Amino acid sequence: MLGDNQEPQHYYVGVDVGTGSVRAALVDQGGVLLAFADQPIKRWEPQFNHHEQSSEDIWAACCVVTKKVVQGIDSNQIRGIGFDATCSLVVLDKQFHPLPVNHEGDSHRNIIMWLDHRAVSQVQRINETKHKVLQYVGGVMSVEMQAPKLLWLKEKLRETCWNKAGHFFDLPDFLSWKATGVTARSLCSLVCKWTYSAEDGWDDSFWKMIGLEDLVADNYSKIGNQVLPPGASLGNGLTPEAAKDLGLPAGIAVAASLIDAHAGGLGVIGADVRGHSLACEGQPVTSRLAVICGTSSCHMGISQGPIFVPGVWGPYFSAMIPGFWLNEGGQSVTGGLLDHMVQGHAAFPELQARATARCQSVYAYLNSHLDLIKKAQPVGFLTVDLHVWPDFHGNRSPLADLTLKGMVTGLKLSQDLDDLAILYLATVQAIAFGTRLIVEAMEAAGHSISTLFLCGGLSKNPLFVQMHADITGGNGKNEQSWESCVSQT
Ligand SMILES: Nc1ncnc2c1ncn2[C@@H]1O[C@H](COP(=O)(O)OP(=O)(O)O)[C@@H](O)[C@H]1O
Ligand SMILES: O=C(CO)[C@H](O)[C@H](O)COP(=O)(O)O
Repeated sequence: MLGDNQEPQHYYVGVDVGTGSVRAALVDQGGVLLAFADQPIKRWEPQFNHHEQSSEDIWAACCVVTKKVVQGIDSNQIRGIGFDATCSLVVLDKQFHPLPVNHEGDSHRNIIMWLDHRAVSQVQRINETKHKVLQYVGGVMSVEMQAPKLLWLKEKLRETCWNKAGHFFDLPDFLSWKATGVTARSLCSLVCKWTYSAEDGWDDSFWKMIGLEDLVADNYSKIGNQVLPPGASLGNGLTPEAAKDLGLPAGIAVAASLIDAHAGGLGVIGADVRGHSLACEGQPVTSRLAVICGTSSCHMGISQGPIFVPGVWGPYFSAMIPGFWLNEGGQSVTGGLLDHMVQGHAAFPELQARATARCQSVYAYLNSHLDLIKKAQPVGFLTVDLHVWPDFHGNRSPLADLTLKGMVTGLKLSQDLDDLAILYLATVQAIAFGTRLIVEAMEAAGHSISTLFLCGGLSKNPLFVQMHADITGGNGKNEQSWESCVSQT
């Protein structure tokens, strides 16, 4: 097939593994989106704060969505595929078979998900070491990173998992291995979740100090001793076996992966905003903050030199944009919290029935309901008496305190649809205030941010975007210079 400029079309497949689903997109060489497909993935919570997935289930979902987006396309014109995924921990044995990460011994469940908080005691001990690598994760390691999870496996599942394990992968690196047979890791995952330094490599003293000296003795072969920049071409490309699974030609290029938030950040932070009369036009890219908002929100800001922001992950060199340092703020549950609040409310069945009758999402229905009940007031004023503290799953940034819990004040005895809508609004506002706290911490440390670029599932919600603009715009700054741009990924 020839395009308008008569050059042969080339196609590329991007696969995005989020918390709740896998998505694939087919794009041409100009970056135009031609096809999209998604597929839900399984999730287990065998006990409170233990969250597990299956690498086989996720790979199968990657295959389903990839086959869908390339349907009807001449496979000779497909040039490459790349993966991004949540930063969950995948465990395989020495023959690359799944190993159980649970007391039940269910090897199907071989992934400890990013939001799993089982390793609380382990992360406390890691933080007590005050090792210098902790300076590069905001001063405090999160229970959501990989070192505490590895220590938990060694301490709690030594016989059934730790001793048998041959490979611990971040999920994005598992997917690129599955596609190519190459065990090289992406600099993105190792720097952001595993304490690897882009400049100095692994720090043996850290792993020895926390009791995981066996990883060092093994020359890091289980967690990665070949590291490539995101986007680098892996080995000989797609293996025949993976090609068959995915419905693609063998040998096409496969890129070293990215964590999902970093792929989103890379996708939006350099957006060409010319012609939209936005104040950020002509401003440096370092004045932009990419906010990737799905189950969680991740706040990605870049700088020319390292900036140490207490309670905000990083600074990470070249982990998202080559040559730039990255700081990553975050809120562990945002979309997940909205779903929890709305679905757990007594008026949810009524909401669902009304939304279905109008062929709307529950969020679109709630937004229109808020417009109805606000009367002459701006919608934000509906919550003068009701307030939410959103740290139901701890605070990732800037307080970096996993022990924090959520809170609602101003509840009444009524539980009708108006109450649900107002609770939903208060939750959206609380999340937006959380973003504001992160921006303030980043600015206090030296960032200068004037524009938020939102993407991910929550950016489909105009109320969520508007509240972020209103609440971060009141940050003592010239309101004219604050704006939120939305890009759907
Ligand atoms: N149409 C929509 N309107 C408003 N919010 C939505 C919509 N679709 C999804 N969401 C929100 O987005 C979240 C999921 O975002 P997504 O980017 O798909 O997550 P993940 O990458 O973590 O799987 C959900 O928790 C939900 O709150
Ligand atoms: O820790 C993260 C990135 O560093 C993400 O929060 C995690 O990967 C989950 O992402 P999502 O909310 O898009 O599913």
